[in-house]
Amino acid sequence: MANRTDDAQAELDSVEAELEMVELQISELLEKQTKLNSRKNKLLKNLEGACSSAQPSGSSKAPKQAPFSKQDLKHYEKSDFSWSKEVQTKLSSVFQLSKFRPLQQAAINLSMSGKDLFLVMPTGRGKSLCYQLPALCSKGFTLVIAPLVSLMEDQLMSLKSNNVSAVTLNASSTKEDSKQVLAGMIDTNSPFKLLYVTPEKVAKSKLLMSKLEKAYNMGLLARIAVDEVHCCSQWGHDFRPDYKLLGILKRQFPNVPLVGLTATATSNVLKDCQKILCVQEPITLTAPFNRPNLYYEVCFKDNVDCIDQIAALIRGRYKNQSGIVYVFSQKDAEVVATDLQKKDILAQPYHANMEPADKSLVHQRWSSKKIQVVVATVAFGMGIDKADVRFVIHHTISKSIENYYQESGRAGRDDGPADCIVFFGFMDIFRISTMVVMENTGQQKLKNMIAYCQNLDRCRRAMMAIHFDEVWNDKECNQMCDICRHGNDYITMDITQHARDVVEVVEMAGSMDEKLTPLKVCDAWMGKGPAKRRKTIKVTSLSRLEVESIIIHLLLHGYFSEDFSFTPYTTYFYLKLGPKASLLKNGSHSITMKMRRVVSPATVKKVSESAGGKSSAKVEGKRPADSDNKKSVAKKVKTLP
Ligand SMILES: Nc1ncnc2c1ncn2[C@H]1C[C@H](O)[C@@H](COP(=O)(O)OP(=O)(O)OP(=O)(O)O)O1
Ligand SMILES: [Mg+2]
Ligand SMILES: [Zn+2]
Repeated sequence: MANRTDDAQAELDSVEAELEMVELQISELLEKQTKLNSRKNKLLKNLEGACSSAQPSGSSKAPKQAPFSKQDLKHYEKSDFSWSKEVQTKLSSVFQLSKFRPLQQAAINLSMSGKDLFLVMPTGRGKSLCYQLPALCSKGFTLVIAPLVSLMEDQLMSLKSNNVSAVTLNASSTKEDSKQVLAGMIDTNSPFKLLYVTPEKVAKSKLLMSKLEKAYNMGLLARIAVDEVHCCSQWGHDFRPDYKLLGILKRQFPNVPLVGLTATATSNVLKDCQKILCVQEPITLTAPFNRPNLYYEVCFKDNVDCIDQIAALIRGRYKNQSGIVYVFSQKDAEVVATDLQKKDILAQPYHANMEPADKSLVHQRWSSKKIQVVVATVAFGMGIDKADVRFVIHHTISKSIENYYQESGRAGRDDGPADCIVFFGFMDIFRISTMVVMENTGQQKLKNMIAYCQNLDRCRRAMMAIHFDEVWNDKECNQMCDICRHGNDYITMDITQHARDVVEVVEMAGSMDEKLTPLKVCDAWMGKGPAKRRKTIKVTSLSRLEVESIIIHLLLHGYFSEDFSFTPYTTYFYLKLGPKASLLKNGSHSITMKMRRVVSPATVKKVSESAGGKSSAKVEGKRPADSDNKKSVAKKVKTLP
């Protein structure tokens, strides 16, 4: 009797375990179905509106607003408005430009007609002109809200070089400067045409609001431009709480046309911005996201010789060319800049914790080519506009694809070829993960960025297109990403048993009440942990790189998940079993992943020295090319087991 009960109990346990697994699989499939359905709907809607390269509002991307047809767009692309002659003259005489880029003319005409407008245009395509030119053709001044002081300075510098009178009010303005600016706002002779302020200034300075009120009543507040408008929404990246308070502008000055500008906003983010800014029925103009002259590449980061690789690129492929190296932290900015200086590279750091005067100096020295490289944190990001930036190297991955698109978008703004290279390092993932731990969708956004880097078979542009809800034909990449250029240099590997083994490592630690950081998991699995663990662990013979790739894959796909632990000084990242880990107990469950073929860094081919050119970025095995490397030998590819 007892035996029969035991048998029944055992069978019940096994059935329950199996049921649990089935439920997990169902929820996994349902999740996949929801994602696919949403993607399908987006693609269908995009296909409807994809007839023209520009997508006027009224397409699926626009927030609710007055219908704006292609006919309307055509109308606003004309040059027979009462202001057209002046606009055309100033385009060439002030900005020294011969013709408009796509959507600029329509945006300017819409803004001059007094319409509220959201302009979504790729990085570096000339959004600024769409409010700067109307500012010069209107009475009074245009108020520009910009999120970063560096961005304002960049714009002021370039406006000054064109003899356009523009001023700023920000935390580092002197009392005397502020007084002059505030007086100028209500001067009918309008001593300046553009006034740049931070959102904090609008939110906090009663003096500024009262002067704006006066200027409005005098008919001198011509237009409001909200640059990097996605900062309004906490669903966008780089959310800035003070942007949320900017609704006051449209409430107080309802008759002043507002233009919101961004390179990276999904339809939902735009809807949110519309609500926050209290704009009733904006027209949205959206240009395709693609920057055809940028070459995208991802390299494995080897912490030991990453600096050597970056230095070799800068001294070789990018000799005498301007660029940016993005780093994770202020400390990294200092350290990497010093390391590059030691290798005879004219590099200087830029980060938020520097004195404003020092920041300006670095910016100016870089703009005037006195230094070659700025080693920067994200403080040197949005909007920075130097025409001939030939490379943007990420020493550490960005925290999201939006951020990466923005930061890499500093390159090639003159339409010339430029390279955007990310060094993808295992440990960096967890540094960023703990940094974004408080952000709403921080982990998911980071995972999208990791997936972009881990990807081995899809055009990098396609991955961005999917992210920005655009329909994309991979052929349009024109071999301007490492995947399209070098083909499929990977093998597909069944990693089910490896996954079981490494999951067991984490499970075993858990049973000993021990938490493991990803680094410790790698070490333990490779037999480098404490002796008591080594005895029980099935030590792997995979290489470090393979071990790391598998752990990342398992984290991205829910077999592992993050387990944060907070101390007053720091946040720790531990690995714990994810919702899918139990699937591995099922004998029929299998996992495959694409794995790079490994090439030793010493075997990279010699590369030519021009950025972006077809021959320039030949990097075998996705390793960064070292054009200083005199020992270049024939490629030796080792295929993984
Ligand atoms: N019609 C044009 N013809 C040639 N160059 C142009 C034209 N309009 C703008 N530019 C140049 C000027 C700038 O150096 C460069 C980038 O313009 P900018 O307004 O700073 O880009 P953006 O604001 O769209 O990019 P971001 O999103 O990175 O801020 O393009
Ligand atoms: Mg800009
Ligand atoms: Zn591609």
